[in-house]
Amino acid sequence: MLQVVDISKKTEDITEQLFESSTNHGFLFVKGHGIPQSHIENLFKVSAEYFALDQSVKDKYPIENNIGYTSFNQEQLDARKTKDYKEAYNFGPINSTTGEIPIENHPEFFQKYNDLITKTNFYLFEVAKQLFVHLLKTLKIDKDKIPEIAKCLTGDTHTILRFLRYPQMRSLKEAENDDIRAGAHTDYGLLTILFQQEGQQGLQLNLNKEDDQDWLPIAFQPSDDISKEGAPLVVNFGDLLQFWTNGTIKSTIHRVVIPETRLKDRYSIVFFVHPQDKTSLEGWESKYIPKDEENKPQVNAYEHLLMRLNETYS
Ligand SMILES: O=C(O)CCC(=O)C(=O)O
Ligand SMILES: [Fe+2]
Repeated sequence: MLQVVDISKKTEDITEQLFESSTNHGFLFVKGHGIPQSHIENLFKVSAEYFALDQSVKDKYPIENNIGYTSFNQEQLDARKTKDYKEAYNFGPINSTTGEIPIENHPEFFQKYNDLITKTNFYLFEVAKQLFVHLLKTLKIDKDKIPEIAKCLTGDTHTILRFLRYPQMRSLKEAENDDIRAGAHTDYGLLTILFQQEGQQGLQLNLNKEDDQDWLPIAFQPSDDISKEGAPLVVNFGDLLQFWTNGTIKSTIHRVVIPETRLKDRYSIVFFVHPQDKTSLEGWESKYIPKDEENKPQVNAYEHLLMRLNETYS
């Protein structure tokens, strides 16, 4: 079972949970995020309306520089498998202070939802920043260095908000056994925040790298008090946190599978948090972090993102 961590608490009160979840599962649930249930419902409504548009309308904004629409069987997150049976829309670039995007560069359909999209980005950036600082304190990074490191989440970043749709199969026979919604992969950035909906499971994580049959399903975690905030967010740590901590924090392999009852859609909304482009991948100093790994790529954060995107779309 994953930890449910309340980020509105003081770091001292959640240190153990954060250390456990970041170094073991690399996944956790985050509550205390303050995002109202009505906001999350509106977001899923807009996503469903968008994906219901005519294919020709969606095809007008094909993905470029990681922004725009991705169609079925275009991405391949796991090179050993088939391409992913999903469609997606990526919003960006996102202003890391206000959450704004240049809405005029996005499809006509989204123009009237600018406030909703901006607010979502703002909320999620706040969650990411709070969690990042809790994590730096948990790792006992030198107090003076924390503001300097946390600065990588300000200014221009390649953070992306993504709507995803994995359609139901029209018949139980339609999917082949090895068909996959999202192939096994790690995330490329700093951390990832995910909204999922009750009854639309399928996300699984692989705790034991030696055994690719060993998958732990991530259940839907309901809100403690729906009048206060929506369900806890699923958060996982990406490659960059694994690099900076020389493997102490795990960038865990995960995937999305087709459920046994194939006649079910899954919609998810994901926020991929990236630091400023030039951020180095060098290890931080802490008693919990071993000395630099030798086989680390000699690139900056953006070069690492480009490498991973090239693999996904090749
Ligand atoms: O849709 C999901 O639940 C997760 C998708 C995912 O892992 C990804 O797009 O990186
Ligand atoms: Fe992922």
